[in-house]
Amino acid sequence: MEAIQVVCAIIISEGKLLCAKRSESMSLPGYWEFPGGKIEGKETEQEALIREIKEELGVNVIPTQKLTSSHLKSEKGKLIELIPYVCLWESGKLVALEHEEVAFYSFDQAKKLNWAPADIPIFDELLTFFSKLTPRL
Ligand SMILES: Nc1nc2c([nH]c(=O)n2[C@H]2C[C@H](O)[C@@H](COP(=O)(O)OP(=O)(O)OP(=O)(O)O)O2)c(=O)[nH]1
Repeated sequence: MEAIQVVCAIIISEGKLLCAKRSESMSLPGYWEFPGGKIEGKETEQEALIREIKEELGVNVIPTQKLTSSHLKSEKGKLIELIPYVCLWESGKLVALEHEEVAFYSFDQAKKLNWAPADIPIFDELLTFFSKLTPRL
């Protein structure tokens, strides 16, 4: 079975990570995730991510480094590949247009959130990478 491809954005500002809580009208309500969505038609991964982040957060981003994809089975039993990209913030003001809540959290705060299962390996990879970048004084 071919997996449905979902792209998601890792956005970091001043050492804090952008976290989004899925709303009651979405699948997986109440779980925290990296914002994004399904690739449509002939879009590239980057084009889909730019479109989704504009739709969901009102922000223009530039996808840069791709991280390791995570795989899951959706509630309807479909296979999903969740593809993360570290993104730069190009322009726009953050508004939660679809999520219940969108906020920047420190990695310590973000660790305590109830992440969607597929996001946990992505969060862990990010944490390992980020801790190497942060000097321990
Ligand atoms: N966007 C996103 N989806 C995730 C994450 N983690 C996770 O399990 N998912 C799942 C939830 C959904 O089953 C699927 C993505 O659906 P979505 O509802 O965000 O995508 P979309 O906006 O294109 O959806 P739609 O228009 O078809 O309803 O992937 C994540 O971090 N970001």
